Amino acid sequence: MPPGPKGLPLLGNILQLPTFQFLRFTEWKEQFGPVFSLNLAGWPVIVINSLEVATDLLEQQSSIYSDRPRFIVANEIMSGQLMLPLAGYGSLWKKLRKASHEGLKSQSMPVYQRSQEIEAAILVENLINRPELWAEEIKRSTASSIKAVIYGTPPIASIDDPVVAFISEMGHRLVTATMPGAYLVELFPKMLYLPTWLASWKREAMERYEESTKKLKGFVQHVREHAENGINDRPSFTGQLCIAGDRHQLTQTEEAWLTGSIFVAGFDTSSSTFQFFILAMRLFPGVMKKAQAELDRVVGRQRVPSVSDRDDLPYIRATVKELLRWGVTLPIGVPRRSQQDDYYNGHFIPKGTLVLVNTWGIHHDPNIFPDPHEFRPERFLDPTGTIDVDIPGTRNQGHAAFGFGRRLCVGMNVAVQFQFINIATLLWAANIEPAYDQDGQIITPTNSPAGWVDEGAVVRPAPFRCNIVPRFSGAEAILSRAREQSLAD
Ligand code: HEM
Repeated sequence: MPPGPKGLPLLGNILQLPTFQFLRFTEWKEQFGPVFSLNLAGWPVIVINSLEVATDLLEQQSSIYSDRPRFIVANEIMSGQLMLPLAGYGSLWKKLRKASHEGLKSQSMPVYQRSQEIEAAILVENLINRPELWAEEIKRSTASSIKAVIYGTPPIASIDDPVVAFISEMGHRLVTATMPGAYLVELFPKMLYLPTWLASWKREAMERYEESTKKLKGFVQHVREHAENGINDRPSFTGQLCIAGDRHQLTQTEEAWLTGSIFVAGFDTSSSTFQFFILAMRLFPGVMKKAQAELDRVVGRQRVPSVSDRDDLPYIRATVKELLRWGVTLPIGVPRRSQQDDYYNGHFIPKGTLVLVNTWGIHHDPNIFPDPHEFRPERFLDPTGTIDVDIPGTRNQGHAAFGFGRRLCVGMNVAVQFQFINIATLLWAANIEPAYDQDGQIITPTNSPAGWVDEGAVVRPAPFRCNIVPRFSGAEAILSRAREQSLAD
């Protein structure tokens, strides 16, 4: 196998991995090169640290590297193999992926534009009114926006909205179940055949599946009934699934889980990324000023920005790219598992190897992104101010935040449009300014791991105090007029 750090007998490298594994991986990259191997108590692992290796394996050899680890409890029992990001690579995954792609591809984005614009206006009004609650407000707004994209529902008032509470709880339960050591059966798969009266963990996981299926089916049924009764919901992913009818050949259970999968996959990633944006603006106020100059030039101060301004706002688009590079919410992406023996550059990669991509390390490689800790949208612009993303291995994105190959994030268009309109609306209306402590000293947040929160799959910046103040008189009135007008429409 590729070279790697020496571990202990039996345990291998397990005890050498800290909470933020990507930091250790980045150190090891210096020692062992762009792909190294680990041994986690007998389980072979390779860690990819370069765009070139990621492209060679995950894109060029995608028939070998598109599977996920098994996750017996989270995938096979708790979600009946229907949670798209966890699902094994096979015909069921292909069917679900195809149906999700139809509703989330770039040509479908105009469907969600109005919802995302209204949600952005409400978000910014709330941030101005309650800046001390910015982290919570971003969670509420993201949940509201994703829920609207999926089910076409009106804006939600609180994160305690029952659908959101259920979906977040389900997501956290599944992520917790994928953590190493969460269930013994992951180490001893034969335990799966124990009868439920002997294995309470199995009974509980099966009950969770039944309960989740019932709830998710209820959400889809609600959309279908509205459509049949002529009630005009906002256009949505589920609405389109209902229109497609039998074309995707999905059962009602598969349809229900597909909508839940997309909600779970989109919520924490998008909210954490936008939280990183607030941090970036506090640390790099020069970027905020340049973005605002572009907004003043293109949009003016008489109307709020729209998704339709996209082509004329290259600096904002470059800011979205830089945010996805700098604020890596999934620092080691979502793991893969190799499906057959393979050789790479003279090294053996056995079937069943766990494959991790150190996305954080790639995004902070100074050979690709000079001064990688700086937040600098200009790195994605040529001297004329036009977007330039000539970075091989990034599929013209300029970064690898959405992964690689056949398992590339299927929601990336929704994610980018969401970040774009939120950034444009917030910087159009307001400045993100420092808050002061009791001694009158500026509170300066940090972008070091000491200031991040680890939530299992995603990483977020820890909340810090800042002020969010209108940039010109009339901004708030225009925002609320835009919101009311859109809601009335
Ligand atoms: C900034 C926000 C987001 C980031 C950084 C992100 C990142 C990722 C990554 C790294 C993967 C795994 C890719 C791989 O294995 O190579 C993934 C998968 C996925 N994402 Fe996203 N994502 C984001 C937002 C969204 C949104 C908004 C949605 C839905 C609307 C979504 C839906 C999904 C789904 C369903 C998968 C599983 C795809 C599969 O396994 O086939 N994501 N995402």
